[in-house]
Amino acid sequence: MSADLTYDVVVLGGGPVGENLAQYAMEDSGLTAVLVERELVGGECSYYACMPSKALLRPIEVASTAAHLGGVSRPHLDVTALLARRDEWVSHYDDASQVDWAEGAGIDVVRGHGRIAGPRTVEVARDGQAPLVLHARHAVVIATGSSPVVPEPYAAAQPWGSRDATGVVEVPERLAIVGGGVVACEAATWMAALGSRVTMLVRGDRLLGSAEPFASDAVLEALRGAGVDVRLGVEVTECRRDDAKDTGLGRVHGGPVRLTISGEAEVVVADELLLATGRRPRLDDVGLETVGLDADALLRHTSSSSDGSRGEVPDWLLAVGDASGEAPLTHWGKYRARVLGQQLAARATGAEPEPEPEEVPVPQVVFTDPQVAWVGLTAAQARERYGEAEVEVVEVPFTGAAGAALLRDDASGTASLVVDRGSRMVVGATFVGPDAGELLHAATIAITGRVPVSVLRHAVPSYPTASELWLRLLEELPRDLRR
Ligand SMILES: Cc1cc2nc3c(=O)[nH]c(=O)nc-3n(C[C@H](O)[C@H](O)[C@H](O)COP(=O)(O)OP(=O)(O)OC[C@H]3O[C@@H](n4cnc5c(N)ncnc54)[C@H](O)[C@@H]3O)c2cc1C
Ligand SMILES: NC(=O)c1ccc[n+]([C@@H]2O[C@H](COP(=O)([O-])OP(=O)(O)OC[C@H]3O[C@@H](n4cnc5c(N)ncnc54)[C@H](O)[C@@H]3O)[C@@H](O)[C@H]2O)c1
Repeated sequence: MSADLTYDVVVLGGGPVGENLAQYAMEDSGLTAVLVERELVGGECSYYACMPSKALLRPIEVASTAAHLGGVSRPHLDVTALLARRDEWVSHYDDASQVDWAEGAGIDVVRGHGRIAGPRTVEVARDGQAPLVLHARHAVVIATGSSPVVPEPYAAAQPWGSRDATGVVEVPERLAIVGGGVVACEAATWMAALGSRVTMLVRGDRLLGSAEPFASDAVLEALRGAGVDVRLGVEVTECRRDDAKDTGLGRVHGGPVRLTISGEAEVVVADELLLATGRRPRLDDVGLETVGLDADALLRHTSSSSDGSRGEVPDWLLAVGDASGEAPLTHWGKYRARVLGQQLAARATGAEPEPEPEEVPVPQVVFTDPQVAWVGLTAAQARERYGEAEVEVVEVPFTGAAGAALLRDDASGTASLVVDRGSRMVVGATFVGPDAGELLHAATIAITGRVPVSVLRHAVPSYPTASELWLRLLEELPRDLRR
């Protein structure tokens, strides 16, 4: 027999985005919310993605920095201790503390796979228990994250996905990576440092296709410098593996993998294959069909669709985070969850929703060595939007400020700003270099706050910090724009 419960808000998926949505919907509103989670509360980010990858990358970056700092000798990576650090950061795949947080915030947690079962209704399939039916007075929110894309011809080879790479237990001697995006570049960095001989097979003609080309070049040079064999413009036509089997998270999944490359006689042979070929919203088993929808219809009308129209999507149904098809980044999903949670609470209580800026830029940091950080428009995107003559692009070497050059003896990289002449405002920024990610938020504030260049000139960076790069960049702008 199934049980029934009623809440104001039912959230499918207890990742960082679902958690934030529930929290903001409840804050000061008196609304009730429940999180339905089929794996671990905290989601992909906490256990299989952001946290373990950055727990691995940080010591690697520190060791690499120390190896290039006069006065520090013989930095050494201890692989066993590094993997133990990762295990600590993923709480040994135990979500007790996240459940405590949710319950402390007044959010109920239900474990099981949730599916929409009709208007404002969710059915939760639970292990060894009768299904639970949840009714939503105000909203059902889909925050189910995303799934990795597994293209043919790889499926039968049981390749590693990003979960295996972040959860690595057995370090394969030879690792092939297919893909040239963020997961591929970050994983190549830590797997090479752990001791794998890494070959990257990249379909495109550069790494990190959404970044400025100079950032792609810097990461390519750094990976090659670290011994990674990066092959650009290659197409894998066949993938074969004997004895492919699921041996568990982060363990080698069978015998050697043989990859045939179009136009090349040599076959790439590796002990493991990591597929890093993108992710798609996880919408295939959430019961959209029970309310006359499919994934395409929902994605056409995500929370930030430009015209704000909801099409055939009913007003009680929302998608947020990776599941919404917006930028698949934790900070972006959490931002949208804060906005939507607050709007939902306002709608339910008759309060005025907080105003939202018309356009909010999406920041991204790639934790390679050097780091790559960007926000807003690239130079090419800005020229397309404003016209060639209306866009001013300035670049300075990362070592152009003493504080940046001091970070490590081999510091290199580039900082750039993209400025719209019409509004005299920064519309994009990219930083490539050591700790570049920490320079990004100033640019995010400048763009979001619509601070004119003439005002930015009066924001004084301390000496000697890497932030003085801002001074160098602004000095590079034509005089008429600075006044
Ligand atoms: C290797 C890797 C590294 C990354 N590093 C970063 C980074 O450094 N910074 C960054 O900003 N982003 C990073 N990302 C992206 C980031 O992980 C995602 O953007 C983020 O996890 C999205 O959060 P979410 O809550 O939308 O989804 P998720 O974190 O995927 O959470 C969704 C939850 O929903 C649950 N669920 C799914 N379907 C159902 C269902 N039907 N019923 C019940 N529960 C369900 C899942 O079990 C999961 O717990 C990384 C991604 C990868 C793959
Ligand atoms: N530091 C971070 O913020 C961080 C870290 C990791 C992941 N992420 C997020 O996770 C998302 C997923 O990362 P990702 O690297 O898997 O995706 P991605 O979209 O960044 O890169 C996918 C790569 O796979 C290639 N590709 C796609 N299909 C292919 C095919 N059939 N054959 C060969 N190559 C193919 C693409 O050309 C591209 O190089 C990203 O959008 C990113 O925002 C963020």
